Amino acid sequence: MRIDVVSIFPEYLAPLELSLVGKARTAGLLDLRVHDLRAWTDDRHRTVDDTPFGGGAGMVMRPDVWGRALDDVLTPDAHLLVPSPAGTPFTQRTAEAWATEQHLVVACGRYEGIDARVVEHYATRGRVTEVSLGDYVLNGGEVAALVVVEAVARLLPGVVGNPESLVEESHGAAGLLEYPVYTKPPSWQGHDVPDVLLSGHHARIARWRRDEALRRTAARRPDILVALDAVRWDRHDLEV
Ligand SMILES: COc1cc(COC(=O)c2cn[nH]c2)cc(-c2cccnc2)c1
Repeated sequence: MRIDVVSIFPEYLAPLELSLVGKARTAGLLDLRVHDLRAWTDDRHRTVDDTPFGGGAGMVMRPDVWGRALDDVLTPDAHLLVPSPAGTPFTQRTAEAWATEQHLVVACGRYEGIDARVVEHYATRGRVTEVSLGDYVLNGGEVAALVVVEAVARLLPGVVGNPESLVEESHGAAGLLEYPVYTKPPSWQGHDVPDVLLSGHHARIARWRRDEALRRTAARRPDILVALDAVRWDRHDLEV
């Protein structure tokens, strides 16, 4: 998979060189390219923004600069992603879908955003998704790009050591939150590991873990439970 990220702060994406994503890159599983949007400016001040039509505070990123950059970076099968507070929510399901793509291009907006005609134009030529990482406003799309790249890259076959660990995690296949995890020592600061986990009784352990996942999901994310109509659970299982 190839991922291109275009930003006026390319150094923001440097952490992707490290650890997991770094490993995926050296293993040849991920071709990650970071670009400075200013490389496509046409003036000596390397201007990427201008005042908003209709007035209002702040500045808007110019369509012409983005157009030259995306014309160079996009390929016919690329999926253009624009992190934005106005985007559709990014979930584990989104990450799974995007992990099967050949080419992702992430356009990192700054200021008040990117001229709307950029999304409009490239939507006539390929897939474009304005994606939200959460209901808050960041100063730019770079932090969101880091999240999307990590969430997708870790799903690429061969990137995570033990693929099994991808199945049980939060928002995993069952869609529930992850159960609590423990390691040595068996007692710490007066807190003991639940006995069932020391029992070696795998069926009981599996049951306890599912109950804990259900309990946590009901307590913290009832919205997920409502959505998971496929989950067959009895209320008495959850003395919530
Ligand atoms: C592309 O247009 C954008 C992008 C971003 C950066 O992304 C996020 O903030 C984000 C992504 N998921 N959740 C939040 C921010 C603005 C923006 C800034 C100030 C006022 N209004 C809008 C605009």
